[in-house]
Amino acid sequence: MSSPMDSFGTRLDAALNARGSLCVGIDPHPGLLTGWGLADDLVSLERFSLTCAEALADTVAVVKPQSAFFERFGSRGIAVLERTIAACRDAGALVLLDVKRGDIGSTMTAYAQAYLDPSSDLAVDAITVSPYLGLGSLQPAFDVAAEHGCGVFVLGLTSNPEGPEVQHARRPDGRSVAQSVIDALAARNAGAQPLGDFGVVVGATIGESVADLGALNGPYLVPGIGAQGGSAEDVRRIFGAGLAAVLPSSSREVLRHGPDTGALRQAAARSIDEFAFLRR
Ligand SMILES: O=C(O)c1cc(=O)[nH]c(=O)n1[C@@H]1O[C@H](COP(=O)(O)O)[C@@H](O)[C@H]1O
Repeated sequence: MSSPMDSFGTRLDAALNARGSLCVGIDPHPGLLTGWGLADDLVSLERFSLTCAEALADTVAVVKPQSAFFERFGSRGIAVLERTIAACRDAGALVLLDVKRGDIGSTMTAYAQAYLDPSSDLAVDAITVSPYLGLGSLQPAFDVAAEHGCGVFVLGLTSNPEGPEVQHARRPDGRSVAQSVIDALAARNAGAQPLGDFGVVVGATIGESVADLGALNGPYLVPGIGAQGGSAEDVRRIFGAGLAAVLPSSSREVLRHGPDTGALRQAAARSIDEFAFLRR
């Protein structure tokens, strides 16, 4: 068992061992609200999100609320996000907040405090960040995360078709931008046992990887499963069976089974089974 004082890498490794390799995104999409027979309003946002927390947070290793769908409703939406985070953490899931932040260092410090300092109402276990102001600009997030036993996932090879124009670009030293992100985080994770705190996002839809994924010693978050066309076979092909720190992430593919909590649980359980090969 891990303890709250452990590093994020240690806590994630323990959660993957105990619960299997799956992250479920809580994305209260207008289309999903409609599919659940709900209106596109604040009350429905809360019902949807707390139903997800109730159905999933005591069984899946990681839940990933998508901040944008809460921010859409302003401050009251953020309050729902805070309650959703609390419900998920109380039920034992690690919470990875998908906020994709990235800014100059001094501003990044404030973002890191908002999401990674335990005194914040929005405190979570990890966040997603964007490296396109330069990876070094994210240093405050790495520092605040390490101080509080949290993790940071940096965009590497994203699942959307527009990503390659930036992420495949070659630097003067010949490496792709994505490879330089992976290498910089591998250096920060070096020597960490069982796993470093700093992860990279690699979509299941990228086709052939243009980067060497082997040396990260940290977690890979792999969105794009299901609704965006990625599959367990893609994950196997991109990472090989040996990479134990791969965290497949699925939102609509699981959430479309709601609002029935039993059906949501079953959908998550099927995905966990499908990805069982990752931890063998
Ligand atoms: O960081 C992410 O989670 C992310 C990165 C990426 O490359 N692609 C991607 O789809 N995501 C997020 O993962 C979720 C995917 O949702 P589904 O396509 O419904 O599974 C959304 O919240 C996206 O914002």
